[in-house]
Amino acid sequence: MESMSFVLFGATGDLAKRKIYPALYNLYLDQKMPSPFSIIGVGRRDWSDEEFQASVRKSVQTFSRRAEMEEMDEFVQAFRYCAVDVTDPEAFKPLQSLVAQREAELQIAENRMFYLSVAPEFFDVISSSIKTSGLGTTKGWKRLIIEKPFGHDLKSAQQLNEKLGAAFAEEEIYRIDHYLGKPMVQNLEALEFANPVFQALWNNQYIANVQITAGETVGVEERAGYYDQAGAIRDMVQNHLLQMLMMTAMHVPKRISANDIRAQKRQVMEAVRPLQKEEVAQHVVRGQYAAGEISDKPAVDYRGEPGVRPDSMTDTFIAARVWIDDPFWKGVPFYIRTGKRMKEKSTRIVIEFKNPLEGLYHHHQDKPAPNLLIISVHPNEGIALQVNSKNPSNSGKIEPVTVDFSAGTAGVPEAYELLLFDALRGDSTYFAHWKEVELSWKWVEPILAAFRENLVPLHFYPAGSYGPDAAEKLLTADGFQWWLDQAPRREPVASHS
Ligand SMILES: NC(=O)C1=CN([C@@H]2O[C@H](COP(=O)(O)OP(=O)(O)OC[C@H]3O[C@@H](n4cnc5c(N)ncnc54)[C@H](OP(=O)(O)O)[C@@H]3O)[C@@H](O)[C@H]2O)C=CC1
Ligand SMILES: O=C1O[C@H](COP(=O)(O)O)[C@@H](O)[C@H](O)[C@H]1O
Repeated sequence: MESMSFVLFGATGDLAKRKIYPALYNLYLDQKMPSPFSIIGVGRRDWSDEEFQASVRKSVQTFSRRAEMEEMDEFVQAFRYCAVDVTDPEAFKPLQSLVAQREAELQIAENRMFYLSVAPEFFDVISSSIKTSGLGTTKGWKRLIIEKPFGHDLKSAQQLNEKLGAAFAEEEIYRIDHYLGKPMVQNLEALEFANPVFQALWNNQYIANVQITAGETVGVEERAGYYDQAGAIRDMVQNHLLQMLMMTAMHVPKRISANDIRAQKRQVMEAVRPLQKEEVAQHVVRGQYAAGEISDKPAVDYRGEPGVRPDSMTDTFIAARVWIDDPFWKGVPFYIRTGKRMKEKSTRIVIEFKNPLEGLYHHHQDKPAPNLLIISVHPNEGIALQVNSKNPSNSGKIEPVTVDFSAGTAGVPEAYELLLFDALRGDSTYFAHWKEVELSWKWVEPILAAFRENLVPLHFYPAGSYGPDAAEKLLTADGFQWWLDQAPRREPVASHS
């Protein structure tokens, strides 16, 4: 890997501590970092290099998935700190000098990675000062990694993109959607394209419906200021759920390359049927958590959370029926669902297959259950296939059994590790392309309008439940049901780890 400088804006912040430094350290242990490399942390506070290095060390000790600390002294040597108020373009001069000085000291090529782990209102001032200060004028390459949220609606996303575009080309921008860094989401591509058996079935002839769920047990926590303005629709649906939908529904690319895979994802999003705001209520369920219980402990209602408006209409739960108008998916509903304060923390994709021979067993009491392919994304990672089989110890009754391929989580890299490694080597496959982001906002816009104008009822659901009943009805109206983690199952008939 080419040598480079890594300039981290927001180096004193929460995300840097919890995710970025542990990810860099784990990459370092795996010898996946460039050599030599220089990391320059940027924040407002007046830290020395030693204070910064001590903070990096502490973050890794606290949050790294691996306990080995022998290489820590060497690792932190690469870190330097520069106090910069990013709203002051003049303040970028010392930063520019420090980056150049470290490049000269370490004989690093002028390859520069800029990571914006700061609040979104700083994205455009930073990118513009990177340009005007000369930091972005290099003899090597430059790249920009940017955190979410990418805009608050279509217009603000477009405006932001235009501003970033003045300093960075699209292929230089790496928009993080951490769901794209989850190993099982990345695995969808292999599951669909490296398995002819699934590839043959991956269409409307065999698939009855697809269900994508990202349920959380946590509430709004300390983020009411942001969340009460965003809601689940902006926080989870516009980005993570639609990204999982694109990854699940994409068609075979010509090649496995960033351009081809992203082109396929874009095609899916282009084919997603737009909603008119008047019809949103037929396809989208909006919910908010009421008081309830999570793991036998009482949980307050959303409106009672610190910082939330007492009459807030913000959605903490969304379920939606999505149609993809292309020949492969015509007639197959994709159901997406996300919520806070739900019964279980579980992100999964369930593919329910059709059963054209169901009638064969009409004389049996035990009507066969549908075949399900269950892709568990988080916290369990694995693939399970539910099939029907006669149970010899139960008078030959036909019962669903699950063939379980659980990956286990030991040793599995974290999303940030995978994404940072890809960005370091210039692979943008699992970063959101601007077109995907823009198309997602376009699909979400009428939903935002319908919520604003109160055209969609707000259903309250008890904390610790699976969401409002209306979300069940969305599927029962089509003759389906949500498949829970506790789908009917007997003991696994095969497993590997
Ligand atoms: N935390 C998380 O889990 C997640 C965060 N994100 C996104 O990541 C980004 C960062 O979030 P997070 O780390 O939580 O935020 P924090 O509030 O914890 O940190 C903000 C950082 O920005 C710096 N900063 C603020 N103002 C300025 C300024 N004027 N000039 C220079 N630096 C400044 C702060 O420096 P100082 O403290 O020295 O003033 C600090 O390093 C946000 O876009 C957020 O939406 C996305 C997903 C998850
Ligand atoms: O981006 C976000 O994601 C988290 C959920 O992420 P996960 O990896 O734990 O599934 C969510 O809690 C947060 O509100 C949202 O901003």
